[in-house]
Amino acid sequence: MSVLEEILDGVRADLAARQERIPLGNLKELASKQPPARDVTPLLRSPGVSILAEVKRSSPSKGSLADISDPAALAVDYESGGAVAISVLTEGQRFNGSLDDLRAVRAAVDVPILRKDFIITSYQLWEARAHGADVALLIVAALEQNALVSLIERAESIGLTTLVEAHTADEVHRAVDAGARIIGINARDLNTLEVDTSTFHRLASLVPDGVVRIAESGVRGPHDVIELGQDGADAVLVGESLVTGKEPRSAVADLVAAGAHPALNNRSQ
Ligand SMILES: O=P(O)(O)OC[C@@H](O)[C@@H](O)c1c[nH]c2ccccc12
Repeated sequence: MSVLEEILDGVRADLAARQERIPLGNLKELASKQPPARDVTPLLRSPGVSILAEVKRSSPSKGSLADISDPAALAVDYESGGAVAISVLTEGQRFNGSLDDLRAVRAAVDVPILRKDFIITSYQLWEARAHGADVALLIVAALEQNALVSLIERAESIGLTTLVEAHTADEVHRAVDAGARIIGINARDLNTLEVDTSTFHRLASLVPDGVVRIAESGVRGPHDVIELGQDGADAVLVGESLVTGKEPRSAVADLVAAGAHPALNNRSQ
């Protein structure tokens, strides 16, 4: 069984337990009490390379990365460092995240928040909105094409923006065919967990103009941000190097400064 399939087994088990406990109607009710979702798209389209910073405790490849006892405080640091949005991993078994983390971060920051999880049903989209997320991740490799299309439509009807993640040329084509407006190219293969930093360079040109391109995973510092920007990234999503590195606020600020580098100014937006 691939790592992705193993992760999805755990996700399904946790999801079934939550669905037993919390009826969909309760989530809809909670969602209706949230302020409207924030629109991340214009922020991602702004000049230069924007930084999405991730609250990430653990990963399946490395195990525990950081003991994040206060995810809200970390998110505030990210926001004050200039992150355009915050990604919160909510998967429990392999990433040690939770919807409580999402709720805590929502209460602490004003920027848009991405629910980073393995979303396979619309119930999870309602959970995302009920806990204050503005954006939901949809992973092409985890979904049949019909499911991908219907989850994009459902997310939009709930007011969520979707970030559709691809790792291969075929997955980029599927994302485009499904109508994705924001495509994340993940350098990590979720079947093997290996990171190939040439992935964005190879696949970015398959994303049509007008669709936002986000480079995900394996970004270690400012130099990578500039390189990915030169390859056409509108934004980068960074987790591990921020939670394991130096002080997060200034680490984000350094990435933000790189994203505003003059070498990236003549890129078409
Ligand atoms: O920690 P990194 O290498 O900076 O990567 C962040 C993010 O891209 C990664 O956490 C991620 C990308 N796609 C995912 C899908 C599910 C879980 C996690 C992810």
